[in-house]
Order: sequence, then structure tokens, then C-alpha cells
Amino acid sequence: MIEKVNCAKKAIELVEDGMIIGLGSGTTVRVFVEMLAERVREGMDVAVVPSSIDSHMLAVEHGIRVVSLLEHPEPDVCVDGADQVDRDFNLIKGGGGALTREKIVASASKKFYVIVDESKMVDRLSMPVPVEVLEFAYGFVRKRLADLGYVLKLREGKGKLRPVISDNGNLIADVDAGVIESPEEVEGALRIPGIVENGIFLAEMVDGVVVGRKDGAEVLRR
Ligand SMILES: O=C[C@H](O)[C@H](O)[C@H](O)COP(=O)(O)O
Repeated sequence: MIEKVNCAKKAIELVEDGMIIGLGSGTTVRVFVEMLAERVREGMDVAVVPSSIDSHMLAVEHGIRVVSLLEHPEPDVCVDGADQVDRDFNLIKGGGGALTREKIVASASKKFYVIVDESKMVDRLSMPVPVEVLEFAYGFVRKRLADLGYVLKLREGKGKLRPVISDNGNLIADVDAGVIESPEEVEGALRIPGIVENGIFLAEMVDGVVVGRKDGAEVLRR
């Protein structure tokens, strides 16, 4: 937890008065929101474009002004967590099923900063890749992935029978692609009609990674 706090503290330094902030989702973002709310109470004027219903509610509960991507199609900065970050800054995201809106908000923003504790830093991406799939296409997508040697598994929910449904009304599933040698290749292979989006965020999107450790945090840039 202290790692997340240190990480969020450092990320707050990247935020300036008057900014529109693309807001990611997840537990690290939650800590960031708490600190951002403090700044807002102190008089900082910012607004957020949330990437999930969860983040939207969180911002509202903390008294942070929420705006839409329709009004602000190019936020100044996006701050979001990740499930894994490799040595080149490729990411896997979507552990919370928010990958599609997160990828949209991160792509739309002028800068994209990833906030993680050091346990997320890995040599190579290796966890199953979250995907959002149209229910209509599920059988086809599963077969196409099996033909490529990948196993697709529907996400098991908590407090709900499967499948987990995204904020956009689609299925959330995970693709086991083993240890990923080439994130570009796997990301390309996951571009199948019916997969709305996949959880590989290529390094070219990332402006910096804020890594939280027990004794502080640092911003790594490419
Ligand atoms: O769908 C969820 C998001 O991609 C999160 O940003 C990611 O899962 C990291 O979340 P956390 O900060 O809770 O580890």
C-alpha cells in the first residue's frame, strides 16, 4: 500500500492547475484520486474524463469535476494503472475489465503516465491478456484464437455468475498467450473482428511510468 501512496504522490506532481485529466481505473488510481481531491479542496482547478463507471463514481464522491470526451477530446494528461509493465514500457491492462475506455482515453490524451507499484514491473509480459468481445462474435473469436494457438477464457466474476460484462455491455475474457516475446505481434494477432479492444498497450503510447517503491517513487521515461 505504501508503494501505491508514494506512486500517487509522485504522479500528483505531473498535474497542473487548469488541466483536463484522463482518469484511468483501479486501486492505484483510487489512491491518486484521493490525493487529487485534496488538491481540489486546496483550490486547484482540474476536471477529469473518467475511463469507467467506477472512476466516474469515485471522482463524483470525491468532489472532483467530471467532464466528457465529447467536450474535451484531447485531455492534457492521462494517469492510469497497469497490471504489468515490461522493460520497454509495453503494458497489459484490463484486470478490472476497463481496457477499452482506458485505451481510448489514453490515446486521446496529450501525455500518458502509468502509475504502478514495483511489483508490476516485469522483464516480459506474461499474464493472460484481457480482451473485450462482442457476445455475437464470441464463438468465432474463440475459434480464430484457438487456430492461432491461444486459449480464450471467459472472465469469472465475483458476486455474479459469469460472464463479466464490461461498461460497454460486452464480454470480458482473457487470452493466454504465454510469455510474450513480441507485444506488437500479439497485439496485432488480437485484432480480430468481434474483439472490441485488447489489453496490450504498446510502449509508443506511454510517456512515462511512475514506479512506487517502499522508500519513494521515480518517473521512468523512454
Ligand atoms: O481494467 C483495469 C485497469 O486496466 C487497471 O488500470 C489495472 O487493472 C491496474 O489496476 P490496479 O491499480 O488495481 O492494479
